[in-house]
Amino acid sequence: MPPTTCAHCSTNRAVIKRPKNHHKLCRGCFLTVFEDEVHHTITSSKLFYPGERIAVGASGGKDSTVLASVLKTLNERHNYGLDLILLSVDEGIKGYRDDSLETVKRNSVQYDMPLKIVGYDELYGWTMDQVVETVGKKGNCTYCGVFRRQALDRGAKMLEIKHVVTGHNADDIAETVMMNLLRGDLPRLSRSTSIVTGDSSSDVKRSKPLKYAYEKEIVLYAHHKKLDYFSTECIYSPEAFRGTARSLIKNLEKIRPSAILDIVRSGEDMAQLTPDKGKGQCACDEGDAVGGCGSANGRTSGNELARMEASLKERPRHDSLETEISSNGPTKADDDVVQLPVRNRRPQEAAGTPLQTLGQCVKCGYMSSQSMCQACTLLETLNKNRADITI
Ligand SMILES: Nc1ncnc2c1ncn2[C@@H]1O[C@H](COP(=O)(O)OP(=O)(O)OP(=O)(O)O)[C@@H](O)[C@H]1O
Repeated sequence: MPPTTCAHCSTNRAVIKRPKNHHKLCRGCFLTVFEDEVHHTITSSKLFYPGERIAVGASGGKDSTVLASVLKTLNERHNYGLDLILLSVDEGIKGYRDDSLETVKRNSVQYDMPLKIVGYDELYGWTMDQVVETVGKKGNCTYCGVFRRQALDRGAKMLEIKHVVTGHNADDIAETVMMNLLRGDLPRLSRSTSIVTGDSSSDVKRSKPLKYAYEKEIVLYAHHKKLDYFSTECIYSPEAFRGTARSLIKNLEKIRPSAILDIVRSGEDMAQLTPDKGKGQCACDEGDAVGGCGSANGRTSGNELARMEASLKERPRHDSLETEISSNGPTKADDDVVQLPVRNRRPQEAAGTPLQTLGQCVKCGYMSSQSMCQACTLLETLNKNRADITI
């Protein structure tokens, strides 16, 4: 059979079948199309302004590595005028984060971007290794997720930066939508679909430029661009519920490849049905599950992605028509939106009052809807446990 030519340039040999829509593309066209789509997300959401200083939440993993690389490319290509800085949080997990931070340090040199690292140790007096030693593996993701959100915020403030971008991708968002749908938590579901999070009481906003990028395409991009990234999963326990949502979506994706984008779009449409239209006053909630890192080892459910990465490494570059997935394009709900019954409405919400009023944590001064922020509440429990153990 003659080699397939690229559907885009009709010249080069196609080496990639896009997971999103089955288009067969050559390496160069795939990289350009991927970058163009991120550029479209950025410009259509008016994510940045010229001269803006941006902290890229950099974990050394594929998503944030691709994010940093694509932002660098687009910044130069389209003259965004951004000042890009890598911001890493060292959770204090030996054999995992220390290794991935080495990758970020290399990325900092490769992309010529300054790097700032903030540690749980210095911020909270606890490393995640110590947290797990104290509370065990079960539920440790809650501590980590709460601490990380705040750590990124604090790191940005140290750098006097008001905008942090993270590598959350379409799969992450679809999982979060699904989890909140299964929980019946419409307000959180709607917040999870926003490309920008944060609120008026914090001067650090968050955004997700890879919101519409499929995880598999991110892996393909990293592979074909030969990016240096760290691919080991966190050594601590996965968020079981996210893993379940992930498996569900992966199974749906097999029979309906557009499922990931469909779920994201449906989440966006549902957000319009909530009183705050997805712009709730809750910066403590990235739309991820309460706590948790947003990725979990759901990734290993079925080990699909790990297999894909392994096979990409093994196979020669020209032989990577890997993923049998097609897309019918996202479906759009009717414009005539009907008010859906919202389950489990909270009393304040039913009374039409705002869900949360943000103030400052009495202990650390970080924004909080309670008198004490989530991180300090968790730290109180940890410190009490430490005292009990010492006694
Ligand atoms: N330790 C960290 N330091 C800085 N940013 C982080 C850190 N951990 C996560 N992030 C940010 O949050 C995003 C989502 O994190 P998550 O834990 O879901 O990892 P992930 O989906 O495996 O992403 P990645 O492949 O970038 O590690 C990351 O892409 C990154 O931007």
